[in-house]
Amino acid sequence: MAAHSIRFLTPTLPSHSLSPISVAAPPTLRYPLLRLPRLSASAHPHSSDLVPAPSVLSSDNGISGGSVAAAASSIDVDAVTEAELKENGFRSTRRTKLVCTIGPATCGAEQLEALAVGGMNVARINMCHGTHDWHRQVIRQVRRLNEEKGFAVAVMMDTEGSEIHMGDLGGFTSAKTEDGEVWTFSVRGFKAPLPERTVNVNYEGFAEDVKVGDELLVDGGMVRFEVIEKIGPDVRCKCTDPGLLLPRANLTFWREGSLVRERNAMLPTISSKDWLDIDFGIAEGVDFIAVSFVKSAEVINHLKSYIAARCRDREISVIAKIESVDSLKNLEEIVCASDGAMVARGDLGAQIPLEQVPSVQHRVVKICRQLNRPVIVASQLLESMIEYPTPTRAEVADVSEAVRQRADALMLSGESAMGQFPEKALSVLRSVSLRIERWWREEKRYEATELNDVASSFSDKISEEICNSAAKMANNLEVDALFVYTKTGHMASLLSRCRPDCPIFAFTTSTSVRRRLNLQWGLIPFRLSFSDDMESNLNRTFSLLKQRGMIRSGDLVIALSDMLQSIQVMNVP
Ligand SMILES: Nc1ncnc2c1ncn2[C@@H]1O[C@H](COP(=O)(O)OP(=O)(O)OP(=O)(O)O)[C@@H](O)[C@H]1O
Ligand SMILES: CC(=O)C(=O)O
Ligand SMILES: [K+]
Ligand SMILES: [Mg+2]
Repeated sequence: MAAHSIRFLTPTLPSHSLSPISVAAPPTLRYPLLRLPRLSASAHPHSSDLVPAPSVLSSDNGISGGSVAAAASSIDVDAVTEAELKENGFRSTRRTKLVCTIGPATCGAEQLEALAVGGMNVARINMCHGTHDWHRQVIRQVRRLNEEKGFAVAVMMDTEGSEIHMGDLGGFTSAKTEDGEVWTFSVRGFKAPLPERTVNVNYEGFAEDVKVGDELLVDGGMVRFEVIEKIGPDVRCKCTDPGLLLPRANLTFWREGSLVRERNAMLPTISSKDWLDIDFGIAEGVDFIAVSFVKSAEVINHLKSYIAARCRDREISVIAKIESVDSLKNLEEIVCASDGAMVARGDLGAQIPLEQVPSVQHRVVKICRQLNRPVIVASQLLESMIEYPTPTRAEVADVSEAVRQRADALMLSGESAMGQFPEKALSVLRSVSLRIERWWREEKRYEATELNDVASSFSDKISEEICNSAAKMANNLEVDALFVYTKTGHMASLLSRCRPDCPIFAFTTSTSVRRRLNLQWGLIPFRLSFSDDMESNLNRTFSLLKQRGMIRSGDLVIALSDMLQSIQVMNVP
């Protein structure tokens, strides 16, 4: 523990020193900092006597709540974080969250468990691929693992969106194209098997819209063709940049150096198929819905009210995917309307020149931090690991940069969905995150970012000021952890936004809030029932966490609560 000169005064926790400071009152109010006596375990062997409630391990991780009796006297935390905390202490916990796309390589129970053990915080399913049955199985497997093994993996559903894409290659998992080969892109409905060097296109107007001479980019430019001839529904194209075609890959076309966007501008962001997928996601209780090719804030608002009308007892966070020119035009508005954003660099790189992608990533990450929305950096982080067991140096540098920017989360796509080394790829994200976070913390290289005000009411403003101050105090006092008691998760996210040096234990009564907090930087979400009485909340928490070996007597903690808008500094008794 850090060298604080906190004198041992009394063996029991004086109740008056725990009384929270309520802030219903005037702006002149100050927040006296409470320094409580440090209580060593040897000096006070019966410190747990302070807490009557016994710990019962409950498995309240599913969609519905666990039994009320068990919930009242227990605390739930992700089993992986718990092990990490016990083994290495507070400082070593990973702050950057990890999202894994689940696909054929990882949809089995064993593989999902391996990812959860490896630190997956969120499992993503992409509605571009697979059937509802397939996705349902994955979601239920994740829930079952959470319940049975004590994980807290959240589920994110990613919509297909109505962009133009290829069909599914007549059952082949991929098709190789060579330089100069001529392929036919057709809107005809073929019966399998497809004719040689032919791919389907999902959009009927395709043959009319393209022109001879257009450049056709598959999967954001992984493979390129030039349109050489149009014959009715068939468009013949010559391969100019060879590579691998993957089923249902996205198609964009460029004319005289500019993206052809007229067509996409007319398509709805959320197609009728997407609405069916969204209904499916709501019914299966997903935690996040990521919306592809968002163009404006309206579509996000629309989806949010749609969800609100259908989910009364829990929330689903809506993540705006930033992957089109239109989304960049309305970036701030879109981020503001959403519960989070994703820098979807795959499609983004097909819509803007590649060399602009890094600065856009930087901008999106910064805006999200300012507006207090979690941000995910996605696509090709470890692309070579789809085929090889070690990443390239350049990939490690790319991951490091996203961690250094302090994005909330990093995402694996093909690496975990259909790559040969999903667990290895995840472990690279984990170790690079840990290393870079530690390096920057130790060298105090994080420049203090000026955070704008985000509060929309005076009460919010108080919460925000409390969090900003608490994070600063936490750094200056070198505390071991910030504790935040939050019903909605809002105050936890305000703390996360400050990116403090120590981890943030976020206690919330709801399993749904807890799972969604999993996406946010530095938060360790716990499910715990608590009251408005902070003294008893703290005593119970200390006791439960001590029993589980997750904190020790003498650890220095700053505790906040969003019910009372209070802030306290104390040593764990
Ligand atoms: N459910 C699935 N079934 C089969 N293959 C999948 C599935 N999910 C992903 N894949 C494979 O993994 C690859 C990468 O998946 P991912 O979802 O990241 O695609 P993406 O193109 O990056 O995302 P998006 O379609 O949202 O732009 C896909 O191209 C596909 O080949
Ligand atoms: C993730 C995604 O949709 C993209 O990178 O395009
Ligand atoms: K998608
Ligand atoms: Mg995309």
